[in-house]
Amino acid sequence: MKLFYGLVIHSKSIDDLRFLPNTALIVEHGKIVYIEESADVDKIQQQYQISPENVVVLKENEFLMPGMIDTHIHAPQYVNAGFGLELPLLGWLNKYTFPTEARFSDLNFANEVYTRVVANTLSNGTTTAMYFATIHKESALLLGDIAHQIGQRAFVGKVSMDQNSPDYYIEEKSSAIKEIEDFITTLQSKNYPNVQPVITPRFAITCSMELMKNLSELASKYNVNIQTHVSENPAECEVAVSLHEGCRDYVDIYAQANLLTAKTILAHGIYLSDDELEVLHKFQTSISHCPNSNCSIRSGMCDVRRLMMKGLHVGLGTDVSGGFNPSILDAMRFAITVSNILSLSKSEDYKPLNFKDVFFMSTLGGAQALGVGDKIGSFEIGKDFDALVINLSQTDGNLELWPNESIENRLSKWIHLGDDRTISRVYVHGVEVKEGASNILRVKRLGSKRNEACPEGCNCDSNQNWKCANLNTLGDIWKNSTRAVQELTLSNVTDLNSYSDHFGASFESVQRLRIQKSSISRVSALFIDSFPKVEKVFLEDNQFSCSEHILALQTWESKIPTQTDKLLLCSSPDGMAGTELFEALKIIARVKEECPTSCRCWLKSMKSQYSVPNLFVNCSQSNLKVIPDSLPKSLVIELDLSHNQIEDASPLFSLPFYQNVSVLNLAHNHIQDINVSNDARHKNHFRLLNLSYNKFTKLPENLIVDTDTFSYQPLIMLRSNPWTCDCNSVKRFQTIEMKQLHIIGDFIYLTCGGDLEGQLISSPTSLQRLCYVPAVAIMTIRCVNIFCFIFVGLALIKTAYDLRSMYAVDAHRNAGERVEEFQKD
Ligand SMILES: O=c1[nH]c(=O)c2nc[nH]c2[nH]1
Repeated sequence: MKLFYGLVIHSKSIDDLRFLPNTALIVEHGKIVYIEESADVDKIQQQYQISPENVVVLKENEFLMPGMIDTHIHAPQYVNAGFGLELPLLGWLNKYTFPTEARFSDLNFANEVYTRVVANTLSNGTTTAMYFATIHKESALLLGDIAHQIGQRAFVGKVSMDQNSPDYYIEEKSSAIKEIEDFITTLQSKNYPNVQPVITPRFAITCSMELMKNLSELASKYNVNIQTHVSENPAECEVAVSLHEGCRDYVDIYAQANLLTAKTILAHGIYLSDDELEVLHKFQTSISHCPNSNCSIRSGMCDVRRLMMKGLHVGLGTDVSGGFNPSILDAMRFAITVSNILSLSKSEDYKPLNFKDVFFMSTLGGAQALGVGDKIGSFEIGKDFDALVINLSQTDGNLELWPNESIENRLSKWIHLGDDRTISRVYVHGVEVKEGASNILRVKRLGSKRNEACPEGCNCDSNQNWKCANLNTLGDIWKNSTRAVQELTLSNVTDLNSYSDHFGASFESVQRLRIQKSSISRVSALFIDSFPKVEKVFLEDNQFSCSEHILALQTWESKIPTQTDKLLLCSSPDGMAGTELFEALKIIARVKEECPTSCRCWLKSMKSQYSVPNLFVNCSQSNLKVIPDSLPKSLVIELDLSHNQIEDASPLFSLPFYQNVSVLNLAHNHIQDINVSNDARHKNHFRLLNLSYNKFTKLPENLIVDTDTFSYQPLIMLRSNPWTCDCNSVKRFQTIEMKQLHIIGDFIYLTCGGDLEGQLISSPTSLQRLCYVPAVAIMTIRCVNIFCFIFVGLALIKTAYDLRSMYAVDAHRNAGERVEEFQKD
């Protein structure tokens, strides 16, 4: 509850302006619940138990008045306010207005402009604005969001226009209706208490009859207001009527389109005939009078008195940027001036508008014109509290007070000389929305208030789609989120762990999450848990590392679209690159389950040489005393059991799991022997078996067999075992080395144990020393070798000599024959 006390000024009707001194007014939940003139404030405060911080006692030169209502303003044209006024309406639209409005497809631009226009008009006392946006649905919705966030009451119109507009700024006939219906339903679904959608055919020149008829149907379907332009400029009137065959006049066009309702407001209406006024009166359609615009682009002067006399509701509009000033105070002054000028050519009993009339028009008159006269515009119990505190003693402007001035004169002074600096407080629906008297300060504050909701680095549209790039933290999103963000797009993320400061925070509203143009390699369970209600997740174009760390992603499997062109692929490890992520995840999950305790398992590639995935199982340095009795199934396995205390490795050849092991490292264990039955030996498919650094003294039976009979002969490493070196065993090693070249990969490093410790088994002298060979036999072999060498040498020399002789005889004979021929000649 809030209690206001002091001078209250408001209109009950056009000719009933009330000045209520010492009035107490109580507001609860945004509505006026109590109002009493000449009240005892202390008593009321006590009676209603209102705490002192909720009591606003107005100072001597302050008064409370209803918030002002701008019944016609083009939010996007705020950019153009104050220039381009040399052309009349139709030329002005083409040269300045359409090109500017076309820019509002850019939401960043729209965000900037709309934030300023809402903040600035609010600062100027416009608590309610009837906005034209542009044809762009998204930015029109954004205008609604901004008005809601900053706190202005707003009617927001997405403009509809499907003909006689430039190519770059026109709607497709086919989609124009769908777009506006989407706009209405989306804005209504946001349930903003003070922001409403409005049907907004631009004007009869740019709208086909079919479009206008469809729009009127939507207006009644969704029970929304309608706004458009009428009879603003003579050339415009002529073109409009000529375009719509069978229509008597401008108003008849809208009548035939069923656009005239009690919730319709038409801007301008300068050239309306009496017949047209009759029709408007019949439909209770209102007029927005925009005198600044009418003067600035020289459209004409509207006789507001006449319209009022015909029973029409007339509100005031700034019509930015045909009108150059966004302040309703300015519209009030222009209205008085235009009316004064018109009165010059009227009879003496013509009553031009005075400050009281325009005060009414800017408050209750505007509310009535918008069809909300029962809700706002004056201070009545049950109405929403939209109000301004006016401070006449602020000394910065042209308004000066003198002693003993009447309240009436002071109000007149304010209307003629006041500006936003005199508007010290602004309330909409009971909420104070203006902070401080300085316009610039306030715009900055309100602007930043609104921008806070969209964190730096993000782009937020009206559908609560937030696109954020290069964020270091999710903190800003969390802090600023209106808890309404629907779609969150994060780009250029290198590591999701950098967001860990907000893991655990719950982004409950996010329904669609995109992480794109990023290089994330994993997504942790904590990050996933932060989006409990997400329905769709898009993660393509990242660099997933397909290892156990990525298993958490399985939670999102059903939420990730499965189009083939958008499949998620693994980027690493090398062997996994290009593999479909979820296919890999299934196997990684199974492997995790089946991995032996005290070992770590990871997929090396999805295809081994046997076309099944290749798994690395690392059980090294795990204090194992026996080999694991189970391994992941249906995979080709590389198993590292090195650096353990295994003594018995025989189960290797009896347990079925080891048949899939292709590489087995048993180095640095305590194994003395392995029992390999011939049969089992054939079943195992080792490619590499490392038995080095163990306690072998003799080569296990059946470990190495003849290659002729067995095709899977593993490469075996046997160094650093205490091999018993006797003639037979060394001979066996040397025979294996001769017959099955390099089957023992480290043959040249094999050394003997025992007495001959350190002796190389590969050296021929060891064989010589261990196996006795008689000296005669050695001598004989040497002699035979020498003899053979000499014999072959002599044979070669003889052959060479014979060949040479043969060539010499031939040469001699040929020379003799040539001498004989010569002599004959
Ligand atoms: O003052 C006006 N401003 C506009 O943007 C417009 N469009 C049609 N008619 C119009 N009149």
